[in-house]
Amino acid sequence: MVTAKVWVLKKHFEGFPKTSDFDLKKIELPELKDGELLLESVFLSVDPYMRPYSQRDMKEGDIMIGTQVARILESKNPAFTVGTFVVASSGWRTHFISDGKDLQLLPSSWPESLPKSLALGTVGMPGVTAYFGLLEVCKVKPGETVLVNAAAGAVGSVVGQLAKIGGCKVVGCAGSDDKVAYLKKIGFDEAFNYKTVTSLDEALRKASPDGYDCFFDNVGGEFASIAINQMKKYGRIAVCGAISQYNDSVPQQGPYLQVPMIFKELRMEGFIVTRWNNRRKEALKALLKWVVEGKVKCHEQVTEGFENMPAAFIGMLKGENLGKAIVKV
Ligand SMILES: NC(=O)C1=CN([C@@H]2O[C@H](COP(=O)(O)OP(=O)(O)OC[C@H]3O[C@@H](n4cnc5c(N)ncnc54)[C@H](OP(=O)(O)O)[C@@H]3O)[C@@H](O)[C@H]2O)C=CC1
Ligand SMILES: CCCCC/C=C\CC(=O)/C=C/C=C/C=C/[C@@H](O)CCCC(=O)O
Repeated sequence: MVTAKVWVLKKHFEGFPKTSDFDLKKIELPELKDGELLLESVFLSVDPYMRPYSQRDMKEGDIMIGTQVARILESKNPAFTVGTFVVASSGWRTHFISDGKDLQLLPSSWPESLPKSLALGTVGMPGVTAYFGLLEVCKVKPGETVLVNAAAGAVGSVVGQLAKIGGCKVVGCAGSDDKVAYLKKIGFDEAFNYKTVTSLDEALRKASPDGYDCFFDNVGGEFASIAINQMKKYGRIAVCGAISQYNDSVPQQGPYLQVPMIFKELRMEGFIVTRWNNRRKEALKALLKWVVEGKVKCHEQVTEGFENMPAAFIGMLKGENLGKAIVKV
């Protein structure tokens, strides 16, 4: 019998999650039935969506939702061999049983030398989010100017690099000077620390005096309200996330956006990456190629130890991560 360790949501979050909102439990896993697989998590992802989704989709006592790169330890399923690595959405667990239907094999062209943890970041859901958000929502064109916030994160850093590959000028903002230096290192044309500039409005105007064609919004809130006033005519806004609001006990009531939307004839569209699940392989193939070619740089914020998952999650929400936040079991 294998004992799995799991993190459960002990208490729904009030404001920022606290480590006391989680409980570490042990579960004895049953013997495999025909067609089943036993897997161990090798890397686990901590993502912002877990904050609002836990409120919407989870009950207290549920195992935290989430995804992992896992290794097959035992197989009674002829389609999967022991030792194979897969991406699963089994939540915050060290071990779990699957019938294989919910598992995604890594692309066959995955180089042995490439960290498999990237399947949770640049060559995984965040990277796919950047890919389709930019191509299908922003519909970015060469020569345009793209603005992205949370730019040093899992999604934002890919957005900026894909926009550069697409021949755009890219402006990014992040919450530390180290992150700003990283953005310039990976090719952003302009980058600033939104926490230290005296005026967001001035910083945005200085970075692109003519304004922005596309705004890839990961943050929402006040930043978005200011940025919208610097959009060019016919600009497009991809509403990817609103992390500035996820931890609000009382929802912020922002200013009204209708006047700039009308006068600038803007298009603003919210999206969830699962919209393009049928084209996921297309995005992963392109992202993997760009990473292997060195055109897309990756950075991971690795927290060691399953017991540190809550701390890694809270740290990411507080901006302590540069690049994709993951936990190495
Ligand atoms: N629509 C979709 O399908 C998807 C949406 N998303 C969304 O994209 C966004 C980025 O996700 P992801 O790349 O995984 O996360 P990141 O790796 O970017 O980590 C979150 C980052 O958000 C920034 N942040 C946190 N709080 C605030 C705040 N109050 N104001 C401004 N910035 C803040 C921090 O960076 P900093 O130092 O810059 O403050 C932090 O590092 C999130 O909003 C997420 O919900 C992600 C995946 C799919
Ligand atoms: C304050 C309201 C916030 C609404 C927007 C919330 C989140 C946006 C976002 O981050 C969406 C992310 C979607 C991620 C989808 C991931 C799937 O590929 C896997 C999901 C895993 C699971 O469901 O367990």
